[in-house]
Amino acid sequence: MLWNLNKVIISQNDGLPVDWRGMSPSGRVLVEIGFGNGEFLEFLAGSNPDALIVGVEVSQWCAAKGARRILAAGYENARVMHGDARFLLRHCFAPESVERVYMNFPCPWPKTRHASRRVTVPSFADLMKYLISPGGAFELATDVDWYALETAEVFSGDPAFRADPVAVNPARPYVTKYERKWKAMGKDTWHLTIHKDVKLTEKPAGEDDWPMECEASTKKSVKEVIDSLKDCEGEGVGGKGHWVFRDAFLSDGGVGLMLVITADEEFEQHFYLKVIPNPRGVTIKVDSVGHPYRTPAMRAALLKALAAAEN
Ligand SMILES: C[S@@+](CC[C@H](N)C(=O)[O-])C[C@H]1O[C@@H](n2cnc3c(N)ncnc32)[C@H](O)[C@@H]1O
Repeated sequence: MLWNLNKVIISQNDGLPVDWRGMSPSGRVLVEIGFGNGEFLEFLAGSNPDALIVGVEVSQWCAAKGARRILAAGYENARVMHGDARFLLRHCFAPESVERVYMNFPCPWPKTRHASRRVTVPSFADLMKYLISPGGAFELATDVDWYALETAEVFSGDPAFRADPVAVNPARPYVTKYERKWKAMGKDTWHLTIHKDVKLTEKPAGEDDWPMECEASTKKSVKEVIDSLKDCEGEGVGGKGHWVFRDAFLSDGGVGLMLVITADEEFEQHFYLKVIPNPRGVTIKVDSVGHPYRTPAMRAALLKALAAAEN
């Protein structure tokens, strides 16, 4: 969900990804991941009046707080998105459209079972490669030395990136709430800038082109299709994520509705698949009311429904 402060601009896949450069006075776009109380976002908006600043925050409370802060400051060049940056940055941004991505004091997720949430995982470097324009950069500030070093190492494994040496306690144009608390305890902070100098040569493999509906030639009735799917579950495309079919309903008009729950890493979605009769069989469609993103688990659920109708 995206707010232009208190107004919803985007709430579904239609028109995605957005090219934010068209909304920026100069075409420059800056992104902050996990803006917390929004003060750095406000600083970016004030110090870059020619750029569009987009903040992505997974906590609804923080997203609302950040939006209120920007609104109170009167900045027109900032937008706030509520959701998981790992998905929103991939689905809601055009490739190579962001000049700089800032991440201040992310949780380092020290437990092994949470390792996939770290920015040190290769999929995060891939995401930055997709998002950042040639000549752009990713900036990380952290209170954990190994986190900065590990991030530098992972990005350095990809020739698209060049990492500056990790800096300890450098002078910064703005110090965030988290950083102030940390410094007040007399502790150090680590800062890393990763540059992306090259342009992507291939269109990034992604989910944008996946259709949200398909047609099956079948002699099965809608009821037979939905009955055969109830409680089925499986892996997402490429073994990524998981999906499960739950309740099924048949409307008076003969349209089947299946509740689908998907989990891509820890990103959960609930939405309906519609099974609609047509003269050749059935059309299976992702119902837009749930506004699901195209993810590997969503795609696999749709393909499973198609296969069930055809077999
Ligand atoms: C420790 S706080 C730091 C807040 C702020 N950047 C600062 O320096 O004061 C980390 C923030 O990242 C947000 N966050 C964590 N995971 C996220 C994700 N996957 N996408 C977007 N925001 C996330 C949290 O909700 C939280 O507000």
